[in-house]
Amino acid sequence: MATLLLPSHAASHRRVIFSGGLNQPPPDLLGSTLRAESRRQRHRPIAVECRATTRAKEPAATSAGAAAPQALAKEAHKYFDHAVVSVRAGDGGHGAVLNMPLGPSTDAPKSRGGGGRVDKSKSKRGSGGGKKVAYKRNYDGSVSLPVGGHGGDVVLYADEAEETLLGFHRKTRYCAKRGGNVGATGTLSSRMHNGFAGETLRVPVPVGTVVRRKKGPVLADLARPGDEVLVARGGQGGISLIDAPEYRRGKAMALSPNVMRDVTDKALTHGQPGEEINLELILRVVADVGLVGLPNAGKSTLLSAITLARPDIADYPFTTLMPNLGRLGGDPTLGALQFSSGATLADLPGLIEGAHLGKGLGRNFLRHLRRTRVIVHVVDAAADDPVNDYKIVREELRMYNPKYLERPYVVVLNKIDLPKAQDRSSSLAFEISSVGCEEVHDKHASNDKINENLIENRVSEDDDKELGDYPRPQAVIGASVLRHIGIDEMLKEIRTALGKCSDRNLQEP
Ligand SMILES: Nc1nc2c(ncn2[C@@H]2O[C@H](COP(=O)(O)OP(=O)(O)OP(=O)(O)O)[C@@H](O)[C@H]2O)c(=O)[nH]1
Repeated sequence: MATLLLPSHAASHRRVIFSGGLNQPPPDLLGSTLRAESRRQRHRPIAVECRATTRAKEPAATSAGAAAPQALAKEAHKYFDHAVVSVRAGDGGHGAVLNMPLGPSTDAPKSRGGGGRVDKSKSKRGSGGGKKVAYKRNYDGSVSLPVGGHGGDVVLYADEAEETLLGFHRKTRYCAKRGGNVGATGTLSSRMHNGFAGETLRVPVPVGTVVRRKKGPVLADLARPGDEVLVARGGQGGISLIDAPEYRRGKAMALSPNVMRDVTDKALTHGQPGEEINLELILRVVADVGLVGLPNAGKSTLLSAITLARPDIADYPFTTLMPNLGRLGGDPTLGALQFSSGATLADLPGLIEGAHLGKGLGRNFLRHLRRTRVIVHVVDAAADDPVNDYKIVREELRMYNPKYLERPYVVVLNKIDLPKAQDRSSSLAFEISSVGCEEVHDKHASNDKINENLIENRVSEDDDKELGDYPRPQAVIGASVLRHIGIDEMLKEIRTALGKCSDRNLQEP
C-alpha cells in the first residue's frame, strides 16, 4: 500500500485498484475516496491510498542480465563467471534555507518609522530580548550551517562465502541510499544538525572477481578474501543558506558567507547526485593448480581422490560444467623452504579440439587457469590415441594463451588399471615426455631481465612456435586415480612443481 499524491487531471485517467478489490474500495477507505472525489472536482491535488496497476518500471536489463532465469538454471556454466551490473551511489541530502533569528528592535531599518513593527513574541527570543543567540561555529569563527548527508557509496568486496556470479544475473542493479536532508527548516539555531549520511552499500562477490568498467579499464582484482573496491561514490550533501532581508544581509554576512542573494542560489542547497556506473564482473577462480584434459579423462575423479572435494563424476563427456575447487593438504615432510602449506586445485571442464573457437564448452573457462601456477594435465591412457589427445589439449592451451605452456606441468597418464593402457603405458610416457624442449622458460626469464622490450616481440614469436618449442613436462606419471595407483608419486611431483615455480604474473591475451 502506497500513498500517492495525484493531481486531479492525472487521477481522472489513471486506473487505481484499492487493496480490497478491483472496484470496491474497502470501508475504511470509502470516506477518503469520497473526499478525494469532491476535491478532484475542485481541481486540487488529492491524497489517496492506492496501489497502482502498473508496476514500477524495472531497471533496464543489461545484456548479461537479460538471461532468463530458466537459462540460468539450465546453463549456469555460461553465466557463472561473467556478469554485467549497474550500480548507483546515493544522492547527497539537501541542505536548507534558514532564516536569521529576529534581532533587537533597533536592528530593523530606522527609515521604517523609528524601529518599525517587530513581532514581540519573536523578539524575546532574539538578541533584542536580551538573550544572546548561540550558534555552532567553525574554526574560522563563522557560523556553522548544517549540510545534507553524504549519499551512500557502493563497495564491492571479495567474500569467501560467494562461489559464483550467478546471483548478479538475477539482480543486475544495486543502489545505495541517499543522504538525509537537513531536518530543520525555519530559523537558524545551534540545535540544527547535519543530514544523516547514507549507508554504504557493500556487495559481496566471489574471491577472484575482476571488476572493470563496462568496456573500460579494470578497476580492481579482488583476488584475496576481504579485498574491496569503492566503485561508486555517493553525492555530496547540499549546503545550507541564510535567507535574510536586504537590511539584515550585512549582519548575516558577518555570521556566514553562505547568504542567499538570489532565488537561484537555492540550487546550492541541493545534494549532488551519486555516481552511476556499469560494471563487468569477471570471475577467475583462485587456485594454485589447474587440472586440464579431454572430457572423461578422469580429472574430477583425480580431484576427489586427493582432496575432500566431491565433484560430479560420470562416464560421459562434459560432466564438469563449472570449475570445481579442492584443497590439497600441505606436506609436513618438506622443509620450511619447500612448498609445505596447502594448495588449491581447480578441476576445469573438459577441452576438445576447437575449444578456442567456441567448440564444446568454448574457451571462456580457460581464463580460470590464469591464476594457477602449475598445470596438471590428465590423459586417458586407455583412449585410442593418448599422445594425440595430449597434443590437442596443449594446442588448445597454446591458442588461448601461449604463456600457459610455459608453466610447470605434470602429466598424469590415467586409467592404467585398464588392460588397454597397461601394455603401452611406458611407451606413452616416453612419447609424451619427448614432446617439448628444455629450459625455454628460463631463457625467457633471463631475456626479461636483459631487455624488457623483447617481451612485446615475444607475442609474435609465440605465434610461430610449435608445441615442440615449449618446455617438456616436469614428469609423466602412470596412475589410476580410481584405484589409487600412483597417487603418492603424483602428489610429490605436484608439490615439487609448486615449490619450484615462482609466482609469475602471466598476461591473458
Ligand atoms: N578404470 C578407470 N576409470 C576411471 C579412472 N579415473 C576415472 N575413471 C572413470 O572415467 C569416467 C570419467 O571420469 P571423470 O572424473 O568424470 O572425468 P572428467 O575428466 O572429469 O570428465 P569431464 O567432466 O567430462 O571433463 C568416470 O566413469 C570415472 O569413473 C581410472 O583411473 N580408472
